[in-house]
Amino acid sequence: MENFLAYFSLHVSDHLIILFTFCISLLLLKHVVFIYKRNAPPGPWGFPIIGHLHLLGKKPHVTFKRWKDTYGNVFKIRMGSWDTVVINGKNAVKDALEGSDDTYSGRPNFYTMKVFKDVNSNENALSFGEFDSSWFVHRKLASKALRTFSNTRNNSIQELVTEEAMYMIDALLEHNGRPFFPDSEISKSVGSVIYQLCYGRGEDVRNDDLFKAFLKSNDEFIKFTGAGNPVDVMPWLRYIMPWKTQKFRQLLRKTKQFRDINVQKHIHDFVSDRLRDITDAFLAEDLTDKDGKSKKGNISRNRLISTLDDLVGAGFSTISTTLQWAILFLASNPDAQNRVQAEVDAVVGNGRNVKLSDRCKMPLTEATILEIMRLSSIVPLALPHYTTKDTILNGYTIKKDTVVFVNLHSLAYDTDTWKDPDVFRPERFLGEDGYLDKEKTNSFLPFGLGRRRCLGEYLARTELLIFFATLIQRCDFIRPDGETYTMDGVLGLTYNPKPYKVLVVERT
Ligand code: HEM
Repeated sequence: MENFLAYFSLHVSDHLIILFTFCISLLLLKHVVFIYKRNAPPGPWGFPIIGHLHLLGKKPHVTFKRWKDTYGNVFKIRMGSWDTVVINGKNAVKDALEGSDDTYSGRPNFYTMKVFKDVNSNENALSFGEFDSSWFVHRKLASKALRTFSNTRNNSIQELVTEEAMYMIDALLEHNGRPFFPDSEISKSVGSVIYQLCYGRGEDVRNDDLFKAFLKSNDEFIKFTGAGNPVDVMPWLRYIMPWKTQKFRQLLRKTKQFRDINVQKHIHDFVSDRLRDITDAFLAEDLTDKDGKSKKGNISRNRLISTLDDLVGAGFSTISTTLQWAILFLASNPDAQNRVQAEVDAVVGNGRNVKLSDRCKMPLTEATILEIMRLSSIVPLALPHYTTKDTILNGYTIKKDTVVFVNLHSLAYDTDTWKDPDVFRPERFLGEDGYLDKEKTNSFLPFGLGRRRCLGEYLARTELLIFFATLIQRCDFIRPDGETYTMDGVLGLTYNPKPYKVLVVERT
């Protein structure tokens, strides 16, 4: 009897194992057939609920570049609750973003965007807002206002950036040969440029309480938002970590209050034929018809005014971070620093300020800025895109409503294009004739591509040229004895260098 029972229990467990294996195989098969049917891109195995979040690490762009070697340029993952596709490499990125049908022009409706909308009287934001017909009007008006105040026709942008570069240099030299991390000196000048473009030129902006509050709230925002809010990818977390959204809401309200004070001042002394800044340009837009109905594609004044936050948010930390990297690369590469200084000395000398018209005579200076942008790759995954319809990319079907990460870092570090992508070598951007090699400059896309490409590219290139060339015209950047540098950064809102110390010495 005992033997029989032993035999039977073995028999039962065998059956259970067989049944279990059968069920798992069925599930796997179903999964494989499902993927096959959908012709979805390949991708690594993930967990339920969190998907692949636990595998991304602190630098998802680097992880994605590694996964590209296994799964190809287009692969799929799951970011918590969101189906996601990652696109790597120049060809796949261009195929996706250069198309004229706006398949990839959406932005995911992440939870923090809902909070943003809530705080802004239910209005859509420019950078993260929904993609619809009114978005086109929004982008067009924002672009027009930015262009009006950052074009070079009346030289005012050149003067403004030069003035701020001089302030920056004075502040850097105040350290009197003691090593320091130059982040706050850079932030103050870069912040002052975008602040004055948005809210008006002032004799004494730096001592203005509103400007000081602006710098502080910006700093707080950048520190809090860091590399993102987990609630965006797992919205149910807001019930478990309510403070994550509460704090975000508080910061947005503070930014809005501060913006409202500035806008009210503008409304008070607005003169339509004397526009002083971007706020005035927005106020001047005639958005309603005589019945009070919205005339231009459902754009309200509130919505247009909220663009000020987009411009400040996007135009501040990007330029500051690039200049922090620039100083780090110059101090790490004294020979390259000498070469680019020699070019600026030859073209500009030290008797006058750098002008935008010098650009075409300073190819090595441009190449050095490009090399800094390539290596620092400060917005490595662009902003998240979102598919507006089903589509096919690299032979795979990508469904509507998929989050899309465009891995710009994979272009900047592509070994086929650059051979030695980790090496700092500005001359790689120059052709045999000594001028910029167009093919090389188009081989990485620091400002993105297509409909959602950076709105501030022109302003960014202008600021970077004048800040950078003025800095090297007036100063030497030296690595202090015993200081070791790492080119490894930290991903926050942008990809930032780790704090480092540098000696800044006035050139004689
Ligand atoms: C070195 C400087 C900068 C870099 C590397 C940079 C890069 C980028 C990138 C990669 C995107 C996302 C593109 C995409 O989603 O495909 C973006 C978007 C954007 N940038 Fe910039 N940016 C810089 C400076 C600026 C400046 C100075 C401004 C304006 C003052 C600005 C305004 C914007 C706006 C408004 C968007 C959102 C565009 C949209 O969604 O339609 N950026 N930028």
